[in-house]
Amino acid sequence: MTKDALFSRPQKPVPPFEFNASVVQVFDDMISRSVPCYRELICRQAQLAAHYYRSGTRIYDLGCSTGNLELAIGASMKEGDQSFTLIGVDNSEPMIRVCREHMEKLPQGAHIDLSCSDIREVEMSNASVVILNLTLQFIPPDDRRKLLSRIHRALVPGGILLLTEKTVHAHLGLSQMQQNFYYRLKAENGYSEMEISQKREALENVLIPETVESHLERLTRVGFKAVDIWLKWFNFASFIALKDAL
Ligand SMILES: C[S@@+](CC[C@H](N)C(=O)[O-])C[C@H]1O[C@@H](n2cnc3c(N)ncnc32)[C@H](O)[C@@H]1O
Ligand SMILES: O=C(O)C(=O)C[C@]1(C(=O)O)C=C[C@@H](O)C=C1
Repeated sequence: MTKDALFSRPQKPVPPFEFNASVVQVFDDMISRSVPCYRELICRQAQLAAHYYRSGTRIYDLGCSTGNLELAIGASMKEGDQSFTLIGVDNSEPMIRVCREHMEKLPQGAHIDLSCSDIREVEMSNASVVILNLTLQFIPPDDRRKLLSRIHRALVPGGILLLTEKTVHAHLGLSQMQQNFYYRLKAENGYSEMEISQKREALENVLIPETVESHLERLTRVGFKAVDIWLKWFNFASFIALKDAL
């Protein structure tokens, strides 16, 4: 795994963050050192996907990156000896290229289709599981509701959306505390003050977090009948939303 040092040298100006070939090359190190509980997120969301998957339906992983969830879902399904159909979507061509390489490791019976497309345009239907793991935050806020409505429509009754996002708190003091603890985590994971500061600048207006309340309100508004926060760490939250709670 190539170590992420993309922001270790001064950049004037710091260019807007994008999932280009340089990021893809260090992505697995970057995300495991930058997202709290990342391995737990991958492991449990894969187990949740296996739990809610219905034979003859599809799983969509929107913003699949290098395929960490695909591999974990493959392993979770293997326990249940289920063959399954999963569609991984990402609009970064270098990401999809690496993801395709990683799919070689999947157990037999896994039917994985990868699509290099914008998740706002991809056709979805007959889904029992849709996953947005740290992806919606990169979609322009004005486009989020329409995307979530399409996801809700594509789900079969009893289907689920798994949504994980970086968040902000409505109370300024709490938001600043959460951010301070987040940057403490990054420092504990070996990032320098310069790397933390330059990454923050690069992500400005690229990663647009919302409050937990905004996510809950929008999930209900687009039709999800039952929503739970199954994991929360300061300024990161993971939701499970049920269509037609059974
Ligand atoms: C933080 S990464 C997601 C992490 C990944 N889900 C995982 O579990 O490791 C965000 C991903 O979303 C992709 N992405 C961002 N905007 C997108 C869009 N409009 N359409 C498709 N993919 C998008 C990026 O290329 C990137 O791979
Ligand atoms: O907010 C930050 O500083 C981050 O690094 C977060 C984040 C993310 O949540 O997606 C941003 C980009 C990378 O994908 C890895 C982590």
